[in-house]
Amino acid sequence: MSLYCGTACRRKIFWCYRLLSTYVTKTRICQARILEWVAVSFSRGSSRSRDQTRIAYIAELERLLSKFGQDSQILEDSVLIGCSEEQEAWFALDLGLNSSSSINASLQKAEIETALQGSFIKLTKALFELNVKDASLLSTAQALLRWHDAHQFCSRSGQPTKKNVSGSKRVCPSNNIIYYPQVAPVVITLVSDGTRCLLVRQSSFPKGMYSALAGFCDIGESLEETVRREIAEEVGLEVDRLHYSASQHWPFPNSTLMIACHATVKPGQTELQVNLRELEAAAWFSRDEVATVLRRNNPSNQQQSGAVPFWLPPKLAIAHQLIKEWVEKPTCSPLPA
Ligand SMILES: NC(=O)c1ccc[n+]([C@@H]2O[C@H](COP(=O)([O-])OP(=O)(O)OC[C@H]3O[C@@H](n4cnc5c(N)ncnc54)[C@H](O)[C@@H]3O)[C@@H](O)[C@H]2O)c1
Ligand SMILES: [Mg+2]
Repeated sequence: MSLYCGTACRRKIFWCYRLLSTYVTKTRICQARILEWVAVSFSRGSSRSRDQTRIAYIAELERLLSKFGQDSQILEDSVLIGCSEEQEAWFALDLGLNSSSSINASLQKAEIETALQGSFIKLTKALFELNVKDASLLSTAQALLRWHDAHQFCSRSGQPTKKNVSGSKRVCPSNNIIYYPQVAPVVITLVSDGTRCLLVRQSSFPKGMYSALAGFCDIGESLEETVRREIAEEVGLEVDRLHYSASQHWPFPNSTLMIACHATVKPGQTELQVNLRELEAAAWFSRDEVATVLRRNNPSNQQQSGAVPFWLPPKLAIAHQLIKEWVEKPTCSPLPA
């Protein structure tokens, strides 16, 4: 295949099920709740423990595709998402299993699941069950494949655009305009008044989950300005001090770069004016309350015990890291905003 000629890099390709669906397969060897993921390239002599969630790496994708009557030409749609420690490039491919109009419409999900002895699960679920490295690969795959899917045509000429080999850009052959994948910056801020932190709920969140306050950067804004505006807009507070914590790529709703910060408001200026068009609820929580929830942050446990009225985003989410940081290092020295 000319696309990959001479690169010897297409050793591991993992299959990505289209868009909002699934990227990971679950083996039937395991009980319903135990998560063991098909990892074809690791299956022999793998030292990985069996209770880990894994991406399905398919070493022999071409053979599998031909078994399902597919032309290996579809491999040209794959995109480069990373590299192993052994310098093998990893590509992701959208199998388009849900799309009747797709060129891959003849690929049957059930047949593939049987061949892989697993089942596809939702990406939103998979992301929180994978290890950090695999979750990051999936997140990249989801965002990049989705971007390619949405940028099939040139917005100037209306002509079809063409993906380059790695998938790092698309070009319009009629006018040579180059399109690069986009990332939208989002600030996520944990606001504190010195002793309590502010947690909020959007109606779209899973039931009972509270998180830090987030918002997209507007054109022309600095991060600091976005933090101040979002906090003022959503809960009516004025930021006194602000400092950066960390960042994370996040594939929902599209490709965002989450920039996490801690902000403090002046004691005595903590009255909330919750913007109910953006938030369902917002409230101050003590360090003890938050620490308790962090310790047993599993919604089903909480429902059973009935002891804890809310839960927090899972470990992989940067919101979780931000909240944990606040609980553990309450006195880290903030910089003026
Ligand atoms: N990883 C995490 O821990 C974590 C936690 C909370 C939120 N988030 C993410 O942060 C994102 C932003 O938070 P929010 O919803 O409160 O933002 P927000 O407060 O800016 O409100 C969202 C609204 O902003 C508008 N908007 C402006 N620019 C946009 C763009 N580029 N893309 C989409 N919508 C845009 C839309 O009308 C949208 O409905 C969410 O999509 C969510 O996925 C991640
Ligand atoms: Mg918001």
